[in-house]
Amino acid sequence: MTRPGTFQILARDGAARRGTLETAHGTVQTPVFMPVGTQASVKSIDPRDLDEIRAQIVLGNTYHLYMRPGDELVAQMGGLHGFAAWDRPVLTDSGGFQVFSLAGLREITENGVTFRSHIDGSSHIFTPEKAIAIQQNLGSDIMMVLDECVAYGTEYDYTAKSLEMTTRWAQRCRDAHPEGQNGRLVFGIVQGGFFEDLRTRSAQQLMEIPFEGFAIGGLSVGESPDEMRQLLAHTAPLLPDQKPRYLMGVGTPMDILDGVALGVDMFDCVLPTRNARNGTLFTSFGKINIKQARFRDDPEPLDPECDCYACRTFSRAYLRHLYMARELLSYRLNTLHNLRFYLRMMEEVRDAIGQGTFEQLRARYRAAYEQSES
Ligand SMILES: CCNc1nc2cc3[nH]c(NC)nc3cc2c(=O)[nH]1
Ligand SMILES: [Zn+2]
Repeated sequence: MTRPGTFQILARDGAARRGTLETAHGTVQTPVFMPVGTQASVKSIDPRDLDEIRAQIVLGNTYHLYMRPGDELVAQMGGLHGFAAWDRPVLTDSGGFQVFSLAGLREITENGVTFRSHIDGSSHIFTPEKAIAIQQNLGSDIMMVLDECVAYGTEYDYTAKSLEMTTRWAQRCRDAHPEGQNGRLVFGIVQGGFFEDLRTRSAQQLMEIPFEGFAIGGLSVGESPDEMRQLLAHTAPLLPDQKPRYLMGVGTPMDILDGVALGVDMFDCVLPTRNARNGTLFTSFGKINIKQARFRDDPEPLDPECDCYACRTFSRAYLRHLYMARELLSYRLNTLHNLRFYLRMMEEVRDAIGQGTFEQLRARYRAAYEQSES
């Protein structure tokens, strides 16, 4: 087996790269989209479904699993792989972002972030060392450092101080899990808010530390699509060409294609799974909502170009009925479809980069998605 952490670039098309990332649980073809499985499950679908839609790697949330059922229990049950019967790669976040967005009463000190559980109000602290120890217990293949994701609009001085602390925390995370230890990888996270000079400073400091990959954090936090793209265009090229680049929490189909065009290799987003549960479905002809009356007696498959179980087996009329009746099967079929849409798009992306036709692919999706971006 090729050493975990090895990242090979197989083809380029402009700044877009097609590659492979080796992990302790197998090879990941990039660019890749990672379905989010917050509480050790990708909501409403099981590992067989994930196999069928050809998911390569899933994301777990450290904060949630630490809170419930507890990382020690997950470790006892064989880590996420044994517990959730998923035998392919897992990436876990460090809990930082969730603490800032979910937990109450938190305080940030040099040592780490203290907070109260959103479940029972008990108080906890995530230090960089603790964040890594939890991810080790979860059996994560790719661990994320503990960082501070500053809120959109945070002013310059605070952002500058925060990124320095994030760098110190990143070093402590690497020290807690040295390079190559049991085949698991650690990624740094670039911060610096929406200030290009601070992004440069954060990237330069983090690249001094031997991470196997680098994430761009602090985006998709309420900024406009243009602000995100501008910041991304500045930051992505700063990162090491020979290491994977991961854009956290992104995004819509167009955000992902624009990220690939700027040299990003890895993406995660709750959009396909969350939208599935409110009836918003991604198709090759744009976004639709299945509850619309026009689908009431529509015998056609949701998306004729989609190869998923829902599109092969049922009509739009049936999918609409399930949704209107709040049948649990609606969640499952809509989720299968939306994730398959994202994963199939990434398969097309990888092929297009290999053939030098990525820009044509991006234009095709833009034609279907520009106007439906409501
Ligand atoms: C690993 C935890 N750290 C960490 N997670 C994140 C998750 C995000 N999710 C989104 N939009 C949905 N932006 C994010 C930024 C960060 C970020 O800057 N840091
Ligand atoms: Zn489908």
